[in-house]
Amino acid sequence: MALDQSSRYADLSLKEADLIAGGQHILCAYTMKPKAGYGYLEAAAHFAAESSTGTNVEVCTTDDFTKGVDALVYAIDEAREEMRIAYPLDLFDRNMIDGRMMMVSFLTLTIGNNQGMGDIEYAKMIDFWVPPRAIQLFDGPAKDISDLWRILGRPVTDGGYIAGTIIKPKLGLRPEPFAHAAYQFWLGGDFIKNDEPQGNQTFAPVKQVMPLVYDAMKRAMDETGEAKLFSMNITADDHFEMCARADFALETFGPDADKLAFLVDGYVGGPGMVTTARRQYPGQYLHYHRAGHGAITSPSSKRGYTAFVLAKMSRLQGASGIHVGTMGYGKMEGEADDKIIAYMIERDSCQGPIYHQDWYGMRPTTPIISGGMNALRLPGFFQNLGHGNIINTAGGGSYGHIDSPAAGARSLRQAYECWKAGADPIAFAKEHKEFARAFASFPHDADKLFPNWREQLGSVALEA
Ligand SMILES: O=C(COP(=O)(O)O)[C@H](O)[C@H](O)COP(=O)(O)O
Ligand SMILES: [Mg+2]
Repeated sequence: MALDQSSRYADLSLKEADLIAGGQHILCAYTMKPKAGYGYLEAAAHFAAESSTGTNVEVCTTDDFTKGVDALVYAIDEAREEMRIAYPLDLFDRNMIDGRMMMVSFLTLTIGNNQGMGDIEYAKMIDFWVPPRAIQLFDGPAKDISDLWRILGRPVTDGGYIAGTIIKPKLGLRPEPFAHAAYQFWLGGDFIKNDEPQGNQTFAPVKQVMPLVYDAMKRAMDETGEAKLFSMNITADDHFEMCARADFALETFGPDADKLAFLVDGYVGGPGMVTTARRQYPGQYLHYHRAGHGAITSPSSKRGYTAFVLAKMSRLQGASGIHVGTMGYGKMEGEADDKIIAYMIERDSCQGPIYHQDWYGMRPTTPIISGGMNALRLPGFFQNLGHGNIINTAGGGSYGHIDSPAAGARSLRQAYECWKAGADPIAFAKEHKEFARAFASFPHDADKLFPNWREQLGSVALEA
């Protein structure tokens, strides 16, 4: 039996509203289940101890000051397997160089050792709240979607849908075919990203690919009269390597370097990589790709934290945009309710699953919608979200269009226009060829979403 620390690390008389009004704590809500034989409050208190000032036994070196920075369990609901902990702000590590807060310290405390404790069956963070002072001390985004809208020549508020893609195949294109794939999409769309595993492979070195991509961008801009955007993957273990890639690309894009975003695999690369990119390149849009996050965020995982928590952290860290899934409309795990993830990162004040967060003017993080999307799935997606101020990257949905990647890109834009006009997709398709041809390109989706499309659209969809 472990030492019962609930008299020190729990205070169920504390009121959440008072903790929030006080502004001296970060609050975290978890689903938590103790191992068999351990009392709920006892296990929760040990969890709070291990996540702040304590350990499994009392130590003689503890003094009164120490006790002042204890994390405290302030609410438990054993039936729902839920507990809430208040962490004093002073617990969190601060930069030597500028006094700012850092995400690694937040994670080390709130989702650190407590993930492997012998008396905890599982624990997963489902929400957290940061006080105004912490909002002031995190970097937040330097650039946001309004900067992209401005480059695209659109209004800087409600500038609308950014039609994007991911170069496909995911890997295995040499420099010329890669740049050609980019050029083809840009003839109809706005935004292209490297797929997250693409970097400096021997068959497609950055120093050969990027000049060709910039050349493709210039040609597409000349041909369409529109600005184009490219999100380059700069992820690397070594931050100097990451910066070498970024610096090379900035130099390559020269006068159009504002049209270059930097993509980092923020989950596998970690907070250090995100913050290095944020601080080294405040002039660039920072694209947070979250590959690997499903290992802990999946609803089937009882540990770690949720996709909501990941996205909320990314705004504090300064991601300009982060993938938030497709809310059940694409190929990755997700459901309609996930729209709360998008709302939390784009609004200035928002109710999360547990806490209401105010952002005090911190720039928004764009929800990036990606994974199995195509023109047919978009109208329903927009309907559920309620707006179209997002970046969408559709790889298969663009390069899988039977006419061309440019037609795929146009079909995406048309899907947005269809939803915006409140039009019936079948009626709209009759007037919009690329959208109509999406039905023939993705017949499985078409059969599922619009069962009578063959009869209703006929040759408009079926003939090139
Ligand atoms: O390459 C793709 C999607 O390709 P495609 O458009 O061909 O399906 C992205 O990496 C996934 O969207 C990641 O998932 P998430 O966006 O949920 O993090
Ligand atoms: Mg990808």
